[in-house]
Amino acid sequence: MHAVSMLDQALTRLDEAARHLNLDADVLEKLKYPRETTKVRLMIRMDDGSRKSFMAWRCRYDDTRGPTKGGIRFHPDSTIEEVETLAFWMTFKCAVMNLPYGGGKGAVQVDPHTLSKAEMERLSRAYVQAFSKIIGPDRDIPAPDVYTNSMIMGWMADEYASIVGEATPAVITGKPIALGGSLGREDATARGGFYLVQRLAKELGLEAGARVVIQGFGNAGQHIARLLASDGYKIVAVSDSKGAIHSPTGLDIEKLLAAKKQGSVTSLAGSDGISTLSADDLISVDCDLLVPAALEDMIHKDNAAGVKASVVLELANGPVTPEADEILASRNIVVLPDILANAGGVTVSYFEWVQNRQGYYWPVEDVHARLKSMMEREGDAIWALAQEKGISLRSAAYVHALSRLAGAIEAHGTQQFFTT
Ligand SMILES: NC(=O)c1ccc[n+]([C@@H]2O[C@H](COP(=O)([O-])OP(=O)(O)OC[C@H]3O[C@@H](n4cnc5c(N)ncnc54)[C@H](O)[C@@H]3O)[C@@H](O)[C@H]2O)c1
Repeated sequence: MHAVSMLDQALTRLDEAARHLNLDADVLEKLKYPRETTKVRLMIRMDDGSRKSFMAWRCRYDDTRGPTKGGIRFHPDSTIEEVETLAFWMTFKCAVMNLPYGGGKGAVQVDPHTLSKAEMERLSRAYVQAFSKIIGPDRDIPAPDVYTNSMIMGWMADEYASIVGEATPAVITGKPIALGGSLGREDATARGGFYLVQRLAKELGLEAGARVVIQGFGNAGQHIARLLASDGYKIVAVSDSKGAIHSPTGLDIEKLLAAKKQGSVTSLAGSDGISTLSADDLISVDCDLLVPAALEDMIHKDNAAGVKASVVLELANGPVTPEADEILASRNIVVLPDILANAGGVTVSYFEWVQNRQGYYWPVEDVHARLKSMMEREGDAIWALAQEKGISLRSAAYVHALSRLAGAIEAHGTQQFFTT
């Protein structure tokens, strides 16, 4: 017997959404499979003179609504299946936000902590050399993801420019500002989630001083901690890959950021009444808002019953398994789903691409204002749809996206050939 694959799990959400829409069967057939996934073994020279190879992928899941868009992850556990699942989610996320994009994703199977900076640069450039025919500003547009950042996007944009012989900043987003990056991209994922929480706070029953637990303290986790703390929320526990810490009276954001810069938030344990926790204990810390901001499948059937929060803000992609979703729903815990909650990142990536193509750059206030209005517009629509149909916010987000995707697929010419 085969275990249910990650992509199959993701596809259950497509099936669930399809039940609420009267769709042409061709639409589901098109969205059930990735359009293309390319696999390459990257070979780079290491600092000691040896050569080492790494598995790498790029998936273009669906491009009906525009060029495919999605980050590149550097992680030792990356697999083709993870890449395809993440690309599926990107397809729906871009449709949720009504961005003119399809969904894509890439990864290199590598532990970036074991590479020097020069080796990382060679690996990043090798990725672009291998996939230069697949990516392109009107074809497939990468961005940062787990363990990749603006410096890496800068190297990649530079490599692409030298391959095609001209500066092409719109080929990649999340670049350094000096190379055509957008102001406001750095904290966009967290900021989008923050605007959503602010907009729905009343409906969600979140009040000033609400207690927050954050899992993962990288780009998404650090910025959401800062934004929520500055809005009066109390961060009571956080974790990173080294472990978790807890303080019922609240953690100091500046100290957390400084500790993470030195290596790990766990170094704060033992001072100011801060204790350490295991990863699973973090999930069940008493709080109002739980923010998974690390990796997928972190809230699963064996720990979902322990969640104490009344609201879960999914900044990570796929942090709650479908089984855990049911457990949370049965306990009336509201989940703000990833394809909406963390869509701020790809939305500001879209702004970056627009600015690159215009050659005209916006002040950060414009970026924030446009992001806020788009998060509120789609958040309101999904909230209303969930109320109207009596379904979860996740199902509503999928229905919302699927109706846009179906409209585009049909407009491309999915006619009922044999029935008319
Ligand atoms: N950065 C973005 O713009 C963006 C956009 C959309 C979605 N996301 C999603 O958000 C999540 C985090 O991405 P990021 O960009 O912040 O990555 P990042 O690499 O900056 O940070 C990841 C963090 O997770 C921590 N971590 C790893 N394994 C962990 C574990 N087992 N328990 C607790 N913490 C763990 C790491 O220590 C690190 O602090 C991912 O699911 C990513 O796909 C990110």
